[in-house]
Amino acid sequence: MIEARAVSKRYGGRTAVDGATFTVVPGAVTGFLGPNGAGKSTTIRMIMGLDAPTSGSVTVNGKAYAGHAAPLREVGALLEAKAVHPGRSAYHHLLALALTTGIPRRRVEEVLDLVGLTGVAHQRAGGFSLGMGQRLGMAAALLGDPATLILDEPVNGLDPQGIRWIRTLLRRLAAEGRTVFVSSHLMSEMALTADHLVVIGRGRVIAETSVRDFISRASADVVRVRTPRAAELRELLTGPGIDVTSTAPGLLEVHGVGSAEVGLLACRHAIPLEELAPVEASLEEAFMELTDDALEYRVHETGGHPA
Ligand SMILES: Nc1ncnc2c1ncn2[C@@H]1O[C@H](COP(=O)(O)OP(=O)(O)OP(=O)(O)O)[C@@H](O)[C@H]1O
Repeated sequence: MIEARAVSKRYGGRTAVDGATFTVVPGAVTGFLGPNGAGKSTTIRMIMGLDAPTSGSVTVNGKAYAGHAAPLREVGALLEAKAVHPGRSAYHHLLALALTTGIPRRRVEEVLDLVGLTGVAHQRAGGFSLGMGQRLGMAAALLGDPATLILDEPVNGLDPQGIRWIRTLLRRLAAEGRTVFVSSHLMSEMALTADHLVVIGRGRVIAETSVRDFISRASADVVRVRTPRAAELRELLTGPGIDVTSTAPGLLEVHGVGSAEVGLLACRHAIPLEELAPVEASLEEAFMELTDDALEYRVHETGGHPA
């Protein structure tokens, strides 16, 4: 469990995190979303005790990170590119970490197996691909068998197979009852991986919700209808607060009324429907809508320069 209570971080005159309050619960994957410069990395650094809050507090499993007698056993982290000595093997990299933190040697073999690196454990880590490097980073994060995992942009630069591997692993770790907190810019990835979301913009928490609610809140009342009698249905749907548009022959987008009402109306008039579906905003759209005001730089679609 991670608890941030009115936590702020100022660097000189610049506020990176501004009174953020949120809770990350065990047994679920919580996505940490926000535009560039929103304060995600700063928040993660404060959770990990790498940066001290200017005010407020953040705890992991009830204590500040540094207050734990064996922090590696409480929190495993995968922060940006891992510093691994290129000449050292995966095995020796993990062994060095284990020996300096009182973790038994056999755990090294366990985590190598867990991340699928047993076969290359004695090869130089310097020759590892990005995906193998991420696996090694995950192995290091899991070394202390921690109840809480924090991952900063874990799928950055990975190929689809690597992305899928991380997604499956995170879901499994959450199913084991661990707290999994993962930052990402890839909204579509979060839609497939996360159960909950903490959304941050300009250092403030602007949403703390389930992925489901986040999407449905941003979804307008829009229904897509396909029918060979589109003109007739369109006529019948005319009414206050209802707006019907058509992007293709036989296809209507109805704004302002639910799919059940559209279905009943069509049924009453014996109009056959080939498709009737509420249009859901994607997580991407929901995110853009919520964080629109929170973007530090707005890029002109035509010019491509920061506004
Ligand atoms: N050490 C620092 N000194 C001064 N300003 C900083 C420092 N670290 C971060 N900032 C500023 O604080 C703000 C938040 O940065 P942070 O890196 O936490 O955002 P982020 O959400 O992780 O962004 P990104 O997704 O681009 O990594 C930014 O405006 C950044 O320039």
